[in-house]
Amino acid sequence: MRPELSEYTPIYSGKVRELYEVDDEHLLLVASDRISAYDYILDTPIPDKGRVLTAMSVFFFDALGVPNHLAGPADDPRIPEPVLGRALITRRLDMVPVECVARGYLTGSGLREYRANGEVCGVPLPEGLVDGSRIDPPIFTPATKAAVGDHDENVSFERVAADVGIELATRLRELTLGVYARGADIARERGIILADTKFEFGHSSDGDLLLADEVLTPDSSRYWDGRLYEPGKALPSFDKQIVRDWLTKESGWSTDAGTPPPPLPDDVVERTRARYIEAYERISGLSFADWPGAAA
Ligand SMILES: N#Cc1c(N)ncnc1-c1cnn(CCN2CCOCC2)c1
Repeated sequence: MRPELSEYTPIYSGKVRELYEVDDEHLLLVASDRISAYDYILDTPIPDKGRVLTAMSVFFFDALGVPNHLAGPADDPRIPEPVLGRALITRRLDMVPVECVARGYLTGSGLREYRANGEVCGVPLPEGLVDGSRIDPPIFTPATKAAVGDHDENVSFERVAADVGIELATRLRELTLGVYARGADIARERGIILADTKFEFGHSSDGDLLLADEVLTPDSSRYWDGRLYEPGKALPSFDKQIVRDWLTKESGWSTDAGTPPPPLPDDVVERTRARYIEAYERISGLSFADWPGAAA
């Protein structure tokens, strides 16, 4: 008999995920079906998004072979039925207050910084780069965690070293770039580009530094279709472009409307659900039909 979710104490609620306390040493990390676009949480959920992204995290935690916070399998008996398949039991860590970002391609906030001063997080880049240019070798571009709803602030490695010490900052950079490289290789072998990603780390009660949060999901990363990649072209997000295009080209809404986006039509929801499942099955080589939990 699985416990009720109400037996666990909620300790954090983000835009699309929640965290509950299971006991002194363990947490329940729950991924919702909510989707964000243009800094809004949309009214319309994407069925099974939470289960797919949880499956991707578990695949990568297993594939990467990096010590991490997972403390049980996807069907752990401590996981309540309503969130089975989109929740994981994790070890409770002392989190390092740094968003550890790796970039292998220049876009988003990194591109804006580069265009302003030729560098990203204090890392100088060659002249002449454009949206989507490869950054080789990939760079560590950390950020400070923002309050819910705010944007993270890109900071330099030196600032991280000042905040957490040079030894831990160096270790965070090393782990971030190493895990990104491995994840990018796995994705590239399946025709998918991992442009950038964000990791979080924490210390266990034994003092070990562990990879935490979600890893290499479409919510923590930018994934592009390798077949469409061309530097200098605005690169469609593998998972969110269907939603973005409908919102800005068909719904009548616009990003400067000052109003929340409208609900999504069924076909946009279903095509987006299919894209998440396609990303998981292509990258993992596994069938989503085999993943625990009830299809939404
Ligand atoms: N993972 C993890 C974790 C852990 N294993 N131990 C202690 N605290 C955390 C934790 C607390 N907050 N965050 C920020 C990211 N959140 C993740 C959940 O969803 C909301 C955002 C991570």
